Amino acid sequence: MTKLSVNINKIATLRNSRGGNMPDLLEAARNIERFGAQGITVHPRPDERHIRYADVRALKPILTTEFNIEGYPGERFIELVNEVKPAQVTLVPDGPDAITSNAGWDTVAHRDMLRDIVARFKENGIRVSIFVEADPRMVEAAVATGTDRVELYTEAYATGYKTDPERAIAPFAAAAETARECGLGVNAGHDLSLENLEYFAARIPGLLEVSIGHALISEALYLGLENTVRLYLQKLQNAAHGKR
Ligand SMILES: CC(=O)[C@@H](O)[C@H](O)COP(=O)(O)O
Ligand SMILES: NCC(=O)COP(=O)(O)O
Repeated sequence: MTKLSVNINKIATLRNSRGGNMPDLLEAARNIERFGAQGITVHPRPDERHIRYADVRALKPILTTEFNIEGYPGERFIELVNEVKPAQVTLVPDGPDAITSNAGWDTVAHRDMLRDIVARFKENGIRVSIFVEADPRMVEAAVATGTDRVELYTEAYATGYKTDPERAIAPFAAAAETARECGLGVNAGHDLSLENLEYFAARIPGLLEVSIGHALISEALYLGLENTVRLYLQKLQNAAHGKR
């Protein structure tokens, strides 16, 4: 079944807005695992405006599920990931001033650079995923980088789902099929929510992991964190059992 990795960036954003340690990021991560999530995702950015490099180091020894670190692979990020050795690193082509991730990699243009970087992570036993748009050409070209998985960038799906779900899912189903044919695992994330997750997961066979942060943490304000994590897990279970 598809694993739920909860992105805790937004918890760090709230903490940082006042200084101090409220809410406590480590306690939240432990609770999210206790509520049943199968992974924790963080996306440290160069300005450390939400997740700090120190948070990444502090999280590693306390986590019991899969730790996924996402980010642009600058030298400082590569060194951090290779020191912490998470289960997975997800490479994202964000510029340093990006408000949030807004594009997938051009795996054709950046093939050689990505291949070198992927090798540096794999030497350390870290699984690698590359963030790409739902474009079979970008998925196919990712194979030459040596990556294990691709993460499909789902913002376009989330936007399109509101008006025409069938049309919105089509390119993602095609990209996932290409990945399967190429022997790449498939993750997905960005703007997935309680509203759109089940439809997505039910139609992307072999979907290994979704990483979800913004909507999940926002919904937790209304529904509570435990209840919200469990509701997401239920959506994934429904999708696996073909309930739509
Ligand atoms: C790659 C991706 O889609 C997420 O990591 C997203 O960028 C979360 O980052 P923010 O929490 O900074 O929006
Ligand atoms: N990889 C996507 C992620 O970690 C969370 O994205 P979002 O749910 O905050 O949009």
